[in-house]
Amino acid sequence: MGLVDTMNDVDARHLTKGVVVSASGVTKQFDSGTLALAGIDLDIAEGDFVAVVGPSGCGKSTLLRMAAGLERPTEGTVALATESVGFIFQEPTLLPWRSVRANVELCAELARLPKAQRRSRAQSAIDAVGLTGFESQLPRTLSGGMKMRCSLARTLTSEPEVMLLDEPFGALDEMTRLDMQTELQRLYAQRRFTAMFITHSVSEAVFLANRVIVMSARPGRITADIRIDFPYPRDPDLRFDARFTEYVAEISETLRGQR
Ligand SMILES: Nc1ncnc2c1ncn2[C@@H]1O[C@H](COP(=O)(O)OP(=O)(O)OP(=O)(O)O)[C@@H](O)[C@H]1O
Repeated sequence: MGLVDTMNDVDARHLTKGVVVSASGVTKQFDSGTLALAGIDLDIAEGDFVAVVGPSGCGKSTLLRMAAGLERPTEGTVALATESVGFIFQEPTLLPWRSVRANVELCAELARLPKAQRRSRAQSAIDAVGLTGFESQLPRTLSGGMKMRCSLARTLTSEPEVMLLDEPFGALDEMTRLDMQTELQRLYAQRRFTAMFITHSVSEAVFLANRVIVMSARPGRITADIRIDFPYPRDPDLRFDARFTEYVAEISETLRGQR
């Protein structure tokens, strides 16, 4: 976390009011020579749910990792207006010897919250993700979807203002994935954190986000920025709505032109 703080707190003062994540003139070239990103300008406003889609290898994860402070841009700046950031990656990364409750309490424990507060925050996060009744179980006894719920609950206990999510549902089967999308947008509707969500799935992006960013093939540039005009909370049946299908078609069409 220290790295995130030192990298971002200097730049944060220059952020436009209401902007929580800001990438400005960002280029990333790795030491290997790979030019991953070129000329990225992206402002994410407070409370926005932004999904980023693009061809494989176009630099989506790199952009998110820069927002997380895990990579530095070669040129330009990436700034966050807050230190209250939660991360969710594709792997749930639970500690196998800890129960669901003990895993969920981990962030609060590291933040040295008093035990009673830890308990109550963990329980409310466990309830929020639908894991009530599974508190004492070990990760190996959970399904893939339940493990991801547990990981989500662990992040929610720190009540982050910004959530950075890198393909969190990519390893789940289709039905579980749809359930998790419904769950995540319900949590978003309740808590209104700011989200940056990387995905390969256009329909997942449209279902979750109020703004979808489309990137070109490497070096990644932003080629489209589309508002998704559906209120939250969103009903799972929204996926059968004609306008939903139109958004998916429009974005898929834009993506096809990028390869
Ligand atoms: N640490 C690194 N060192 C060298 N090259 C890297 C490094 N990390 C990523 N890359 C390269 O940068 C490019 C962008 O990678 P990145 O993982 O950001 O893409 P992505 O759009 O998230 O891909 P995918 O959709 O397949 O997950 C790729 O060509 C990748 O090989």
